[in-house]
Amino acid sequence: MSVIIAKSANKLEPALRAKAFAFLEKLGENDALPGLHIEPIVNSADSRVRTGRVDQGYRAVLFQLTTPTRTDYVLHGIWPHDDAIAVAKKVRLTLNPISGVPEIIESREQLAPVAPPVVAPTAPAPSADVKPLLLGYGYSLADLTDDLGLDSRFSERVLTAADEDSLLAIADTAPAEWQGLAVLDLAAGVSVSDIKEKLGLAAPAAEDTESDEAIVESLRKPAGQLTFAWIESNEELERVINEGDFGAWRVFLHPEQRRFVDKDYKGPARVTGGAGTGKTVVVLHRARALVRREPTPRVLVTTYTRNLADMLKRDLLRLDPEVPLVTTVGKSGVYVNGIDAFAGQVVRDAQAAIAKAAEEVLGVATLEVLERTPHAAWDDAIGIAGQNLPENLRSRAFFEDEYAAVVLPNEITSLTQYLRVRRPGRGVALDRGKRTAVWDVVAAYRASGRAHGRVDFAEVAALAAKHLQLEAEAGRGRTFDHVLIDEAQDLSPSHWKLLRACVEAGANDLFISEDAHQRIYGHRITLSHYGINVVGRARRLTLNYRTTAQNLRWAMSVLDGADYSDLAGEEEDHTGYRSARSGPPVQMVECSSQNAELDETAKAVRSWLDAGDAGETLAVLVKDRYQQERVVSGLAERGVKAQSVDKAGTKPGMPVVMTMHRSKGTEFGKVVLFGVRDGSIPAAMRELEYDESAKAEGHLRERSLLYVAATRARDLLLVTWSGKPSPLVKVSP
Ligand SMILES: Nc1ncnc2c1ncn2[C@@H]1O[C@H](COP(=O)(O)OP(=O)(O)OP(=O)(O)O)[C@@H](O)[C@H]1O
Repeated sequence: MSVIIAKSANKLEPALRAKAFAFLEKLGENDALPGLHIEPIVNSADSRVRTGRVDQGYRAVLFQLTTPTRTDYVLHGIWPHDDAIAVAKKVRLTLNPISGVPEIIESREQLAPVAPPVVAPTAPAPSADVKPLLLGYGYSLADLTDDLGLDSRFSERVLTAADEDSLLAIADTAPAEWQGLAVLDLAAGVSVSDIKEKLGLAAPAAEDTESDEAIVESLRKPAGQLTFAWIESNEELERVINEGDFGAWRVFLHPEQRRFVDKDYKGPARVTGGAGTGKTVVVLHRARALVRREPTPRVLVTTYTRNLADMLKRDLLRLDPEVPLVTTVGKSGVYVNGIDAFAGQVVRDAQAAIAKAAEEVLGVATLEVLERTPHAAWDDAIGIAGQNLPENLRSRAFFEDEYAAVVLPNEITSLTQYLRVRRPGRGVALDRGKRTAVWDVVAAYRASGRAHGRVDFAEVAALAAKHLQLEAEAGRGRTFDHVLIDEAQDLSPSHWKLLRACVEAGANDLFISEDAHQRIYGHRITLSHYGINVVGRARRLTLNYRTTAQNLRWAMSVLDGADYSDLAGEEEDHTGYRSARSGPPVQMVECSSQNAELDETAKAVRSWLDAGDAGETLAVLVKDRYQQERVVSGLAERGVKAQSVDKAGTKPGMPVVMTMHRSKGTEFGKVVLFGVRDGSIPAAMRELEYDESAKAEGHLRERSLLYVAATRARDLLLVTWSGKPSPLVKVSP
């Protein structure tokens, strides 16, 4: 006997949760157990309806599904006794005859009369010659009802919506979640056939639609699992009940997300999508699904920073506390680590064998690979050996980039090699003379590294990649069976070489999650240059689960007019993303001075705290560490105690102040973007002046940074600045 929980049932009062759990646990064992009182209702619209006794005052409303071999129950919800009886009389669990989606709907007679058209308060009244949105796109009622299977009264209302905001409000009243999502897709210009494909809609075999078997089957399909969760264990049941909507990502996946979870790919596969579309959720579900295969495989889950990796680890355990986590590279189970920490681990584990890799990558068979070179070492090397460099190349940023993008991935250890190497994608052209001058500095940098017994992070990644490649060539196998990468847009060439080397090329080898618009560290690179070919195995997620439509629109306007390309080298456009949630407009607050900006920020944060928001759900995001400290102390002076979050995680209790970089991968209820002024974002970036294309890329990263920061807000976004606003934001709509 299985219990299936409808999404509508996961919003239980905290006081009721323990009782609900006890009731459902028993029901899962045996529906005849005394005390459960599973009973049919006289004159109910659906003969499958049952009520069950949760406690003296509360009843569960369930649907009993009987197939030849078993009986299963769908929980619709729990209500006080009389309400539960009223609900039980009118609800029906049916299979939509056109879309094949299981739905719980109220029987026709009980439905409210057609509501008047909802028009957003800010929207201008539609003039007589402006057609409502979907009519304007050429859709008719029949397209919605007969082709997609949407409820007819709902469709009538949908066709009255004048603009996106009113459509969003109507979609929110959809009789079933999939219907609301389909309407949002229509409004975003997705065709009916594409919507069917995205949501996995397909008409059931005609004679079948009323049978319990057909409903059970539909509940197992991706479109069914969007709002119905098959509970596999009591632990899972407890989590679903206790976390309500917060835990929704763990059980109710969009069909577009679900298709990534269990699918077998012939080679590297990729999920792309804007901020908040659930890419990380997909990575976590897929990692869990892979590690549950027999025998337990070795799975690597990695991302750009250690902080992000810590969050992945935490959420993987939230998804499933039974997931076998390991801390040793190459052991069965899931190893979660930041990419540089992983590289460091490989290098440490290699012990004496690293000398061979070092000889090939650095030209010296050194074993001194455990200490890290400080960034300033490039400045020293330029000072010592850069006398022949043209002025524009006397730049640490140039050398860091050239070293990571050209020298290390090509395993260049001599001037002769460097004079010959191709440098595709590097903007700054170098003739023979310049290359020689550059190599003098690289050689000095390496000599200094050897003298101090240090290597830098880029070198560690290159060493680890080479070591694993040599091990594989020597027949000693690979360290992982499956590799999953989150925030992949930020990784460097050596990182990709490392990832390619740690898993055998083949089925389900690499799974890559990326959003080119969120590249805030790395450079544009093309995966195929590193032996990773994802052609035909990439798909985009488009529904934003995190942010309101208002915040999302604002965040996307930051990207307007900029060109991005993804890891497959394809142009990434930011159209077509949508949110199913509506909220207040983004607040733009111009201030006369930084003190006034601090006043406004303190005022806003205090009002949110006074309104009952938990401190840790509020964040002030700033450009740099200096400003971070300034804001923390400025808020404290104004009586608002905030926590400054850097390397360590966020603690419950106080509002958070962190840099926009650090905010990557996080989310908050309400967010202040502080100091969004001209000169700060985008920063002046003098260090990138060595080349126009480097500067353009740096500019793009600044845009992405603002986009990342803006998309951290679930419900409310407030943007402040003093002086001139950042040129990246539109101040008036
Ligand atoms: N199917 C789902 N049901 C409910 N909530 C979901 C679902 N998928 C994702 N979410 C929620 O949406 C938010 C964003 O998800 P996630 O972090 O996976 O997105 P992302 O695409 O990785 O975002 P970013 O690129 O900004 O880091 C999270 O709060 C997550 O719990």
